[in-house]
Amino acid sequence: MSTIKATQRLAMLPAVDFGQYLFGNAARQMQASHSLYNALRMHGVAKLVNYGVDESRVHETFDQSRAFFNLPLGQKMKASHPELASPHRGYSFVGQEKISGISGFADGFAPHDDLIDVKETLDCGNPVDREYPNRWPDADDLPKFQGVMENAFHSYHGLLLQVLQSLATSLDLPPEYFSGLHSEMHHEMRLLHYPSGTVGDFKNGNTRIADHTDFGSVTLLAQDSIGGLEARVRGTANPTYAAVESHPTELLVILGDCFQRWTGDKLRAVAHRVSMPFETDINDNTAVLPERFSVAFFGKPDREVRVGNIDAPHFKTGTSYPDITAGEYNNQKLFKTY
Ligand SMILES: O=C(O)CCC(=O)C(=O)O
Ligand SMILES: [Fe+2]
Repeated sequence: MSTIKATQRLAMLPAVDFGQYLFGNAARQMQASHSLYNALRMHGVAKLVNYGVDESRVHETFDQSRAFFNLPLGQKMKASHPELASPHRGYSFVGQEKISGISGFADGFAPHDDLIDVKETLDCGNPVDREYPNRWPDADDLPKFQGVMENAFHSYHGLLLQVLQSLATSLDLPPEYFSGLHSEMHHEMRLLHYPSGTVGDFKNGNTRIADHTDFGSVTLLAQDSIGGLEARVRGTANPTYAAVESHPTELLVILGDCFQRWTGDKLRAVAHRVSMPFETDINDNTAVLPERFSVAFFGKPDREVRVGNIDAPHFKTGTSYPDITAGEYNNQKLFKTY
């Protein structure tokens, strides 16, 4: 199988100044909402700047992530992922999760579940979830880690609610319509590390993360400056990918399956994957891919929330989605990956 990489950069992805929504007057809020909605409707992904989370907090999260993944495997395994995948908690080693199991899930394509994602991850959930407690590295190894991640979780939750309110307004729904469905904080925050490798390592068809759509409502994603994130371009017959570039202090908003289901395809989930940085020379098998880090906050509706089409005429003109619960939908997909 040949090496895969994006053939273009995602054009027209302007940065949305979300400070205008968070702190501006009604007119500015409307303008920011409009820009966010348009980008998401067009691409399924948008880019935010000034989104109200301190840059120092973002850097701290990346620093702690780097420190964690730099630990010897034995120390990382002290936080090892439990056998059950739902919900995700703790450390998963390279090859443990296979997103290839759900590639093409919605299109009915046969999954390539012989392929692995060349990544390792650490997942955490709501810091006060007693049913599924988080798994942290030893405080002797990384004393600040838990505090930094819990803070980040709360910051991203607060921002998620604002993004959801902005989208509800754009869809002519009451502002709290979506945020009210996320009160139990069933989100998952994931630190990702893609180890360094060469172009040759990917010639068997493995990727850093295989093509997929996210299962939840909205994912907030920060990536370092290495590159490699790619989104499926809309409206092309053969799957075509475009590089999605951002700085660590910019935040990507990625639409997940629940929005597509709720809105009957008005706002569609975007298929994406992580391959090689755009500039990589794929003909040179010895070319080195630097290691890459990212932080994903997967916004998830409360487990009992229904994720069929919203009961209003303008959400029923597209595909009709069965009215199952968010928890059931999540598990259907998740169990194919672990
Ligand atoms: O690492 C990234 O930039 C994307 C990760 C991703 O798509 C995911 O974990 O669902
Ligand atoms: Fe994703």
